[in-house]
This record gives sequence, structure tokens and C-alpha cells, in this order.
Amino acid sequence: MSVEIHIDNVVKQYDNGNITVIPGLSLDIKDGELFTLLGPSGCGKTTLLRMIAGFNSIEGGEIRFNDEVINDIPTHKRNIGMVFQNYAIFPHLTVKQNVEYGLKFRKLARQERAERTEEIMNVVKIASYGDRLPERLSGGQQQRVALARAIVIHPHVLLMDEPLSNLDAKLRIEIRQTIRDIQKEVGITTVYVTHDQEEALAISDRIAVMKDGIVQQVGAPRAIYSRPANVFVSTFIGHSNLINGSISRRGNEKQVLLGGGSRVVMDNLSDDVKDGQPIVVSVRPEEFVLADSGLAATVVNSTFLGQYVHYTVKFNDDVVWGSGSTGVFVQDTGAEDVIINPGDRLYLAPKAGKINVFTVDGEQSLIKDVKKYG
Ligand SMILES: Nc1ncnc2c1ncn2[C@@H]1O[C@H](COP(=O)(O)OP(=O)(O)OP(=O)(O)O)[C@@H](O)[C@H]1O
Repeated sequence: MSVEIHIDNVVKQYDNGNITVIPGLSLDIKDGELFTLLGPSGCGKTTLLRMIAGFNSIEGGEIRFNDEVINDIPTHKRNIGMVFQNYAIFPHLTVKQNVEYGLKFRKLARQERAERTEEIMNVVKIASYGDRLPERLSGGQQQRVALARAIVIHPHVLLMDEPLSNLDAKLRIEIRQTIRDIQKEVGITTVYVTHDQEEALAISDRIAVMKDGIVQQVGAPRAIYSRPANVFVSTFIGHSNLINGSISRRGNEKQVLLGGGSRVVMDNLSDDVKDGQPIVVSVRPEEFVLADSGLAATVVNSTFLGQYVHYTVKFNDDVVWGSGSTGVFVQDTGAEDVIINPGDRLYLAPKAGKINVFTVDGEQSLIKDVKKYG
């Protein structure tokens, strides 16, 4: 059995209420999904995960597994599996004994213990070194053991806190794929914590982007990348060029005006936008095209990356929102063959349907179909 997790207006405080880390957070995590808490260091991801696990007290609101309120249920009765960044496997037990440990603890019969252990060791691909001690395993192998040990008990919920952060780049990709495959195969509701946006995009069914203990947006990776709910999400996930702009509106015809006389006709802007309203426009590096007019820029740097060429530019006018004057765009080498060199002057125009438009304080999207909670 797997479960839905309902987090309802949950509050976390320290120091007798003098420090509020999570001011009142709500999320619904679906049965069987891999749900990621993503955000910068200190935003409260681990705190929330520890509340779900039962390691942290809850100062307000409630957490439910299906209909059952678990606030006061101790960790060992919540039936959760956990994997953390530091493996936490027992050094004096063999791989097989480590995996079997949770089953012994639950007093399962010997025969069933052996069957389940063997099955899970095959799934996680650690069967061939079952008799080894952990000190003779690589980091990736140790994390596979930790994963096997967490799921062999058939938990209702799997909680993972930065499980890949001690591994090198190649292993991170390999193990994250293993986690994803196994999570899908066993269909266990999983809450996954990371500060690595690429990892979150690659592994998740849905992501909650957090900042300062507050959920900024919830949605599928593609939705969050292409339609961020505010400037924070747009810059935390992937790169965004933030450009000052304003709205030009004649009846239902809406345009975005940018520096250098650049204008973009938009058919997906909110009906609330007003003529002359100042805005901030976010343009991904792949959403700029070379044009005859638009944002004037000088190329500072070019890096050939095989499939793409990555360019840093300095805008000639004062067009960048916030501080700085640099921009970034990429060219797909398969699609375009214009050679651009440092020092070249050019015009960049954003692709109309792709860009995102926000209120000038960066807090709210002005695109019609953006969902804060997906
Ligand atoms: N025992 C404590 N007393 C006071 N403040 C705490 C305590 N534990 C955590 N915090 C604060 O709570 C906030 C959230 O911490 P948390 O570890 O949940 O962040 P995180 O998003 O998981 O960050 P990281 O990725 O660095 O682990 C931080 O500002 C931290 O300083």
C-alpha cells in the first residue's frame, strides 16, 4: 500500500516561537508520485522532510497520511523508508545483513526475510556483492544498499534527503536513474529533497520550489521551467535574462515593449494588464533570436559546447532588470550556422510565445495559463 500525504498549514518554529522557519505551508502529495522539495540552502526543505519523518515537532497545522493525522505518531510507527546523503549503513554488517536488518527488526519469518532481501538486492543491482562489508564498496554502491534497505520493508512513504550529494557527477546521474526506475516500479510515494535544480527536473513527477519556508510554485518539471510563477522560480530553475519592459495595450491587442524599440506581440497576457504598466520580462538563453533590430548588444564571450554555442553579451542600453548589464543566449549548432565572435555587435529579439512576463516587483506572472499550484 502506498499513501497520499497531506500537509495542511504546517508551522515550524524554534526557540520557543521566536524563530519561525516555516510560517504555514500546505502541499498535497499524490499516491505513488516522486515529489521534490527544491530550493536554496536554508529554505526549510530538510525541516519539512524531518516533520514528515517525525524527527521534528510540528508547531501548527497537521500532516496526514491518507486520512490519518500523524503529528503525534512516533517515527517508528509511521512506516517510512529513509535515505540520506551520508548512506547511514552499518559498517560492521555485510551488504545482505544491512538490507535484511529492517526485516529482522520487524520480526518477519526467516524464509520471507530471505526472499524479500534477495528480491530487492536484484532490483537495486547489489546481489553480486551481498557478502561484502560496506568499506569495500564505492559511494554509489553504498547508496544502492541504503536504497535497498529503505524499500525492503515495504514502507508507505520513502523520504530522501540529498541522497546523491556525496557522489561524483557521473554516479549522480546513474544513481538518480536507478532511484527513478525503482520508485516507478514499486510505485511508492516519495518525497525527495535537493537544492540541485537539474536533479529535480530529471527525477520528479512534480516539484515544489521553496524560498524562506514558503512554497513559490508546485508543478511538473516542464511546467515550472516554461511557465514560472515569479522571477525567483524563473531564475532558480535554469537561466533567465531579466529585461525591463512595459505593456502597450489597445483594446484586446497587447504588446510588450522592451528597450531599443523592441516590441513583442503577445496573445497569452493576462486580461488585467494595463497600457503603460511597467513589467519585467524573462527570456531563456534559447529564446533569443538574432534580428535586424531589437536589444542591441556586444558579444563578450563565446563558448563552443558541441550541440550549442553559449554567448555572453553586454547590452548597449540600460535594459537589464535589477543590477548588471550582461545577457546570455545560446545558438543550436544543428539549426544555425552564423558564426559570431567576441566583439561583434548584434540585435537580439525574444521569441514571442515563449517568454514570461511578471509584475515589475517580480512577484507575480502576467501570463494567462500560469498555475501557482499544478
Ligand atoms: N534547531 C534549530 N534552531 C534554530 N533554527 C534552525 C534549527 N534547525 C534549523 N534551523 C533553521 O531553519 C532553516 C531551514 O533549515 P533547513 O535545514 O530545513 O534548510 P534546507 O532548505 O534543508 O537547507 P540545506 O539545503 O542547507 O540543508 C535554516 O534557516 C536553519 O538555520
